[in-house]
Formats: sequence, C-alpha cells, structure tokens
Amino acid sequence: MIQSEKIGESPRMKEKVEMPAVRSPENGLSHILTLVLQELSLFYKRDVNGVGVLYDLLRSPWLQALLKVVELLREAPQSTQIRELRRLLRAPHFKALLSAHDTVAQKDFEPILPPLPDNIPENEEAMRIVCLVKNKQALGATIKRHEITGDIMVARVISGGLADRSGLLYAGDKLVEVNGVPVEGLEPEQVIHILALSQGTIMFKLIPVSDRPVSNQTTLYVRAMAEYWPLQDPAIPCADAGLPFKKGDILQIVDQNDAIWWQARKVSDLSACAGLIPSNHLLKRKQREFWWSQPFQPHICLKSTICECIIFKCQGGCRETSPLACNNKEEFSGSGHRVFIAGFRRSMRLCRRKSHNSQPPCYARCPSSCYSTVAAPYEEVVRYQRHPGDRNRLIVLVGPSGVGVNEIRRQLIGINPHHFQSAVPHTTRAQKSYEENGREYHYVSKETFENMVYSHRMLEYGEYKGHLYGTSVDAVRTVLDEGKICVVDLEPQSIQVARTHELKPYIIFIKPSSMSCMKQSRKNARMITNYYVNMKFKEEDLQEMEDSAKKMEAQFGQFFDQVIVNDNLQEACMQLLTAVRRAQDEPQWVPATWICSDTQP
Ligand SMILES: Nc1ncnc2c1ncn2[C@@H]1O[C@H](COP(=O)(O)OP(=O)(O)OP(=O)(O)O)[C@@H](O)[C@H]1O
Repeated sequence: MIQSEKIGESPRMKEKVEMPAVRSPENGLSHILTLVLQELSLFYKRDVNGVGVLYDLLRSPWLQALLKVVELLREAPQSTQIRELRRLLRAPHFKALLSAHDTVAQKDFEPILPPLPDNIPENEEAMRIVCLVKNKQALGATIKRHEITGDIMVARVISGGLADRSGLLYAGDKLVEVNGVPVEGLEPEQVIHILALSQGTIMFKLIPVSDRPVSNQTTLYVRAMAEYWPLQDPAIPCADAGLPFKKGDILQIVDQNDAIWWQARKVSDLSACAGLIPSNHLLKRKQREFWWSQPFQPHICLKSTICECIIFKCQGGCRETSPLACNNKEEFSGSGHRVFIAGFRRSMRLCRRKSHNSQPPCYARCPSSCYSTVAAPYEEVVRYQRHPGDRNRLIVLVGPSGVGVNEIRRQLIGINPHHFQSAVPHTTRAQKSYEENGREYHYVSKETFENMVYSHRMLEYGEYKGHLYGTSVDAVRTVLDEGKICVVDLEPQSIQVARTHELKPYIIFIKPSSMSCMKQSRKNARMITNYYVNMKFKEEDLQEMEDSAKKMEAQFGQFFDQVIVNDNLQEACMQLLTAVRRAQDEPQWVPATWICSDTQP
C-alpha cells in the first residue's frame, strides 16, 4: 500500500536527483515535481489506492504554473520583469479583482430547495422526491387517474419541456404528494390546481415507474395533409398540451411511443416544446368519422377506374378560334428570332377549365380526383436539394379561373423563352393549315390519345367540342430533357398525378387579392369564357374567383409549396421568378418516397 512505500527511497528517484541539470532542491521546484510524478506513475500503474488522486493533483496545469512563478521569483528577484510582476500582484485593483472572483466562486447559485420531509415511510427506497423550479414555461407533463387503482399517474412527459429536461419525471410515475399535499383521492384537475398555484420550487413525492419506456426512435418529418385544432378536439387528453397545425405544415415527430397521441413540433419553431398531435392511425379514424358524418354527395369521385370519371362536357356556345383571333400572344421575339410558345390556346384552356355554368366539375383522371379526406393524414418528407446536373423540377401553377395563372406564366416565359417553357399539349382535333405538328399541339388519333390516358401518360386531359385535349408526361419530359424549366398550369385535382419522383413538381398557388383590390386592378382585364371572347370582369366573376380560391386552398393547400397573391402583375411575376429559382437551387421538403424508394409511382 502507499504508506509502506516511501517515495524518496526509490533508486530511480535517487538517480534523477543526482542529475547535473538540477540546480538545487530548493530552486528546482518544478523539476522536483516532475521527478515525483515519474515516481508516482509507477504506483499509478499498479493501481495503488489514492495515488491516482495525488498524481492528478500534482500534474494539474495550475500547480505547475504556480511552481514556475515561484521559481522565477526566487531565481531573479531583482530583474525588471519580476519587479513589475510583484508590483502588479500587489496593486489594489488586482487584489480587488481576485477578491471579487473568490466571492463569486464561493457563492452557491443553485436554487434553495426545501428540506426533505422527516416522515419518509417504511418503503422509503421505492419513493423519489423530485424538486422542479417552475419558471414561466409550463412543466411539460400531463397526469391522469389510473382506471383501475385510481392513482394519479404521470401520463406523459412532453419532449423538450421542463420535466423532460430535468430527466426526473417519467410517464407511469405515481404521484404521492405535491408540495406536501397528499394527492390520494384527488381528481387530476385538483392536482393541476395545486400546481397552478405553486410558485418557484415544486416538490413531488412519487413512486417511480418500474419499467421506464426505452425510446429508440428516430426523428421523423411529415407534411400535415389535414388540419388539427386541439381546442376543438374533445378527445385530446390535455388540450393545452396539443399542437395545432394547418394543412401543409411540416412537423418534426419526436415521440411515437403512444399509439394514439404523438409528440411533435413545427419545423418553423424547433426551439419550442413539443405538443400532442393525433397519431396517423387516430387522425385517419377522425377523418373517416368526419367523412361519414357529411351529407351524401353523389359527385364526389370515389371510383378507381379512369373510365368512370373522365371528361367534362362543354355546354355549347363556345367557338374554337385560331391563335390569331385569340388575345393571347403565343410568340416571343428573343435575340432576333421568334420563339413560339405552346399551351396557351383558348381551346386547350377551355377544355381543362371548370365550366362557368352550374354543372359540377369532374376533372381529368380519376385517381387524382379521388384525393379525399380519407387519404393519409401525414406524408413523410425529407429535405431535398436538386444537384446542378439533375433535371429541373417541374413548376406547376394552380389557381382559380381568371386569377391570372396564364398571364403570369406567359410573362415568366417571356423573360427568357429559351430557359422557361410550356409543355406542348396533345389533341385529337385536326391540324389546321397554319399549324405545325409539335408546335401548337401534338396531333394524335383518338385511339392514341386514349391509349396514353390508359397508360397513365396524361397529367390532365379533357374534352372540348368533341375533341380531346391534354398535357402529357412525355411533353413535360421533353422540355426537362433539354435542360429547361417546364412551367405548366394544372387544375388542382391533377396535382396528385404530377407528384412523382421523376417530375418532383414545385406547386405554386396563384391567389386572388381582395375584392376591393381586384375591382381596381382588373378594370381593363378580359377573361375567356365559354360564350364570349374578351369579356370584362363583373363583380360576380371576381366573387366566384375568391370563393373558388378559398375552396382550392381548403382542399389542396397541403400540396402548395408557395402561395403568390396576384395583386400587382409585375410584382407577382417577380415573386414567381424568385420562387422558381428557389425551387431549383435551394433545399425544399419533398415526399420521402421521391428520394428514398426506387419503385416510384
Ligand atoms: N395582376 C393583374 N392585374 C391586372 N390584370 C390582370 C392581372 N393578372 C391577370 N390579369 C388579367 O386578367 C385576365 C385573366 O387572366 P388569365 O387569362 O391569365 O387568367 P387565368 O387564370 O389563366 O384564367 P383561365 O384559365 O380561366 O384563362 C387577363 O386579361 C389578364 O391580363
């Protein structure tokens, strides 16, 4: 043991002391320290009790530095530097500084906790006393009454909250006392009342849960495909602990231990404490219940075969015009030569547009229109940044008829028609003398068109005056393969069809501004209807636009990557340009299936 082995008597030590480099045992303090350390290291390796502590102490840098100072002071007491050092150390401000340091260092800044209770029961080891210092933040735990025993239990600890960060409270802990008040026989609300009245330190006496849940989950990010308002949900165990969210919000799921209630926070506020949200399973059930409680709507598309839900009929009175008769400019002059822009034809627009009469809309392909409230409530998402060499992401514009989707699209393409381009639509109508196949349209037979529909190669299609019109995936691919940015406008019902890992569409909703603003800005604007060319906007048209926009947002808002309010046209175009650049060059949340899976839809 260390007492039986004197350090100085070791032969190794003697050898070292006799070395010529040593000036004298008095002056060479740090050298002696080195030798002591060497000696100790021998015992250290042998694990002699207590040597480790001494060894670490002597090796500590502050002790070494202190010894060096002492040596210097002894060696050359009259040197200028040493005199200066002495003067500094004796100076009143330096002494005051040291004294202030010592005072602060001695002070205990820990909260003063109340003394432990004297009457700790027999089964003392099963109890735990937990003291939490309450600040402005909530405690971050919920309690409940055990259905069978009637005990008050910690129901869940909210991730990131005070209780969670303390690491002292766990779901399943049984409360015995709160601030010295026994909770036996109390209702959870009464316990909450005691907690609410407490200030500063709160002391819990509890019986710890025997099997703590082991959490080995990874964090998951999802896009909310439904909205949730905890204060309106009578089923939530604690409404105050709920996290409200809107369609399209990106949520970070931090806890899925409970099959019914998950814990999540919004990525827009990751520093916040998590909140309760319904699990995937629960939210789906809620949606289903809601859906069944709605009155029967025969036009809601729930069929799965495309032939049962296709083409909407034009109600007559409409006239297909030549591109020259149309008010849409389809040619741009860029660097001396003319560039033809497809996809703005009136017939094409009318065929895919919701009719202005009372007929309920029935949109292109059925699977897209079958996106109902019973679809998955959360969509797993990941952060995606397009590599510079990859194809550009498809830009999809959606918006109510007349809001200016085509005007904005046309202006964007006009900025650089060699970089931004529409997809050339397909049609079954005959080619006209002034048209060129593949420029205005791809002219195909009805049979070919239908084959394209059946083989899911149409993003969207419809019928106008007995002819089929549509935008194909191939036409979009052609633009993208040329390294350009393809900008299409789709009906919102077609968004789901376009959402594939190949096209990775970035969806921009063009929203009307307020009625009063539109009355001003649309004074000279003209709209295309089934009956009239260049008709002025009436108040009811603007109202219809606003109503339609609200419905679109309510039903499809979860898919919108960006919303642009089209008030001032120039500003809206600039916003679109920025959004398009951002979509291509900056990281965005996209469905995980676009990135992780090889078997894509
Ligand atoms: N911000 C704006 N200010 C003034 N006029 C506008 C604005 N945006 C669009 N317009 C005009 O409104 C009219 C309708 O726009 P546009 O044809 O682009 O509508 P749309 O959304 O494509 O609708 P549809 O698909 O039914 O044709 C056009 O005359 C257009 O020039």
